[in-house]
Amino acid sequence: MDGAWSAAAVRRAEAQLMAQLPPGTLMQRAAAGLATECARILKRRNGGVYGTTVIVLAGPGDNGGDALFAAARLARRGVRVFAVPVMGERVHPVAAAALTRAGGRLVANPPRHCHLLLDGVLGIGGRPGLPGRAIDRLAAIDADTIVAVDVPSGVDVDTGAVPASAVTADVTVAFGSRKPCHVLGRAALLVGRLVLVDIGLGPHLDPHPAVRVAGDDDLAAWWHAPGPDDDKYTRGVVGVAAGSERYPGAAVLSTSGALAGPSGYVRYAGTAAEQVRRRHPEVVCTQEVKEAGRVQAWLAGPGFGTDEAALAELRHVLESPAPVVLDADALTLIGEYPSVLSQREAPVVLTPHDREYERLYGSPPAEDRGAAAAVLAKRLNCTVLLKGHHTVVASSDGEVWANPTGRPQLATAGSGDVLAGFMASLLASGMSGVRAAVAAAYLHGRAGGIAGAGHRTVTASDIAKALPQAVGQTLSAADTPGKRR
Ligand SMILES: NC(=O)C1=CN([C@@H]2O[C@H](COP(=O)(O)OP(=O)(O)OC[C@H]3O[C@@H](n4cnc5c(N)ncnc54)[C@H](OP(=O)(O)O)[C@@H]3O)[C@@H](O)[C@H]2O)[C@@H](O)CC1
Ligand SMILES: Nc1ncnc2c1ncn2[C@@H]1O[C@H](COP(=O)(O)OP(=O)(O)O)[C@@H](O)[C@H]1O
Ligand SMILES: [K+]
Repeated sequence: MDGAWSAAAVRRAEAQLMAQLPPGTLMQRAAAGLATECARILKRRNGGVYGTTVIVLAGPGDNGGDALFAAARLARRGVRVFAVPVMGERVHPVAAAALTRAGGRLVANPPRHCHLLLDGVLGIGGRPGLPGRAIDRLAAIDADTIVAVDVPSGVDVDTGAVPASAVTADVTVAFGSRKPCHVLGRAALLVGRLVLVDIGLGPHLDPHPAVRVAGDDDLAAWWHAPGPDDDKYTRGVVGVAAGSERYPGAAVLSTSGALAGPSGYVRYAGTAAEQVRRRHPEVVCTQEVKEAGRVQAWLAGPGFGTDEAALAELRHVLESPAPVVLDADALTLIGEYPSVLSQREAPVVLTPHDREYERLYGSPPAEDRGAAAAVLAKRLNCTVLLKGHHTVVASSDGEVWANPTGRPQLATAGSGDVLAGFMASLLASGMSGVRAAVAAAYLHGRAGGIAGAGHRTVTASDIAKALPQAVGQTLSAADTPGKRR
């Protein structure tokens, strides 16, 4: 598991590490990594480093210091460097002196065009928003590539909110660890490609990051691969209560998602049985939840309707002792009748998008999406998967995960039905609610990437078809592909 650490946690780790090193060592490590990445970009785009132009927007703190030291390294390789102080004349004095010694210039009016612009305005000491001069300069300079130093300046580092103006980077070179703004909220959209520079902070970071980020190895460790003694029941039976006469497609798509998961048996209960049977002969269909028999996890809600009959079916699902995923219309029903959740002891995962969140919580999610998911999870004592370009998962005890695999192609009708069905299958196979939500978002995102490779357009059915390959790629990439049950 990887993660993102708050500015305060990074500073604590930095203090421990600095106590063991000569002064300035960490800044030189950061600057060296930054200069290397900039040189790589300049070479790729211009065939070489010598003779290119770099402009530095330099703030008053160490973030500006990193940028100026890196620029000094580039100036020594023949880059024309212009550094612009953006907070009065305040710049890191030692770094500014190093830059001028290397042949770079501190100027008020830089050229209009540059090959690379280094955003060293604000780092983890920054409050959200940009100083006026930085905004003016950004608007006036035409840069081929914008590289943010540590974080895109102007974002809220700890939450990923962007309440005021901020830099939009092509590449962000982060030091020591990710910060929440790299993986959450609107800030994550301003990061561009993220490059992590190791400055030796790892062993000093708190073992519990502010935001967790899953990787292939986590997925493989959580995955239940079938063993020789398994049968279709022991692999977990998943029940899908979805679809209606009006929306039979939701039933088909959510069962498609369920079939792509690790459970051994998919049951469907609802009025779209005929359509499901036709499309998926392997699904066992009944008209009602009560007739469906035992399952190890339920999904309820996609295309379900919100009438009396749907509410009655939802109550039957919630009476079951199995874990449950509630999506779409089930979330609307929970918003209207919150008491139906109150007797529930087995795990529940809720999968709202922003409008569904508002129905459940009473107001739209805050810009701090990690906190938004966590407060709802705590209030309803459930796991919450808050959908979006960077989907967030929160447990009722405040653990927050950010999904690294999302992509806009996933925003297609029925995509959420596939996600929910797949998640229910993970739950039925024995994964915890949080892991099932994290793993489903991860593999759903990856399936979207496979389905949309080569700029292909993507439908929800394409995502469902790509899920088995997403599973295969993920488990094959990890050291140990799945544990035996
Ligand atoms: N931690 C590590 O391991 C390492 C960290 N390193 C680097 O240090 C960076 C952090 O540096 P930092 O602490 O000096 O803070 P930084 O972000 O440069 O700015 C603070 C200054 O900006 C000002 N200011 C703030 N907000 C503002 C606003 N909205 N608009 C205008 N001004 C604003 C603020 O003013 P004040 O609060 O005093 O009013 C203060 O003067 C970090 O991101 C990384 O690049 C690496 O070198 C090595 C290892
Ligand atoms: N801009 C976006 N970028 C990336 N993923 C997105 C974006 N918008 C939506 N998604 C993802 O697409 C899926 C849409 O789900 P949902 O809104 O429930 O669709 P539906 O109800 O049509 O099935 C979710 O997994 C969500 O995280
Ligand atoms: K920055």
